[in-house]
Amino acid sequence: MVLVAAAALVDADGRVLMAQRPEGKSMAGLWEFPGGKVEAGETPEAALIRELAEELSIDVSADCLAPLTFASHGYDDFHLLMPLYVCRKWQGSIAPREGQALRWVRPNRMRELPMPPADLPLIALLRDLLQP
Ligand SMILES: Nc1nc2c([nH]c(=O)n2[C@H]2C[C@H](O)[C@@H](COP(=O)(O)OP(=O)(O)OP(=O)(O)O)O2)c(=O)[nH]1
Repeated sequence: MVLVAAAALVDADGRVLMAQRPEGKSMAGLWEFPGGKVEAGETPEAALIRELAEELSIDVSADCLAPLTFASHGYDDFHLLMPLYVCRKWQGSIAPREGQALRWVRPNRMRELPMPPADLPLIALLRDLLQP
């Protein structure tokens, strides 16, 4: 079981930040929610705050992470459990630190992007939240 914490960063227009997995990683080229694996002894929130700083150069406070839903998906070699938090407030400007491409996407356009299979059930929930 692999625990990954991920964030839907939402801008003032209700768009969500998606990041493209770089070459050389598993599932390269697919568009995912920023985040990463929770390390031993870490809370999901602390892991997410650390990953958002490492990947995007922003500071997020735990108060600004609202739990929305989770993904649970069986890949061939591991089972992914991934809580997804919504975050509308951060400090600093978003800058990709790991060479990943970034895009702001409306939930109703997310199906046009190739995403990891675990993420597909999350799209409808984001649409319900952001596009009433
Ligand atoms: N951050 C993130 N990871 C996701 C999403 N959907 C999904 O299946 N994953 C998977 C991809 C990876 O196997 C794992 C996250 O691992 P990671 O980003 O911390 O580390 P990594 O790319 O080096 O992982 P890996 O290549 O070693 O599998 O979760 C998502 O929306 N966001």
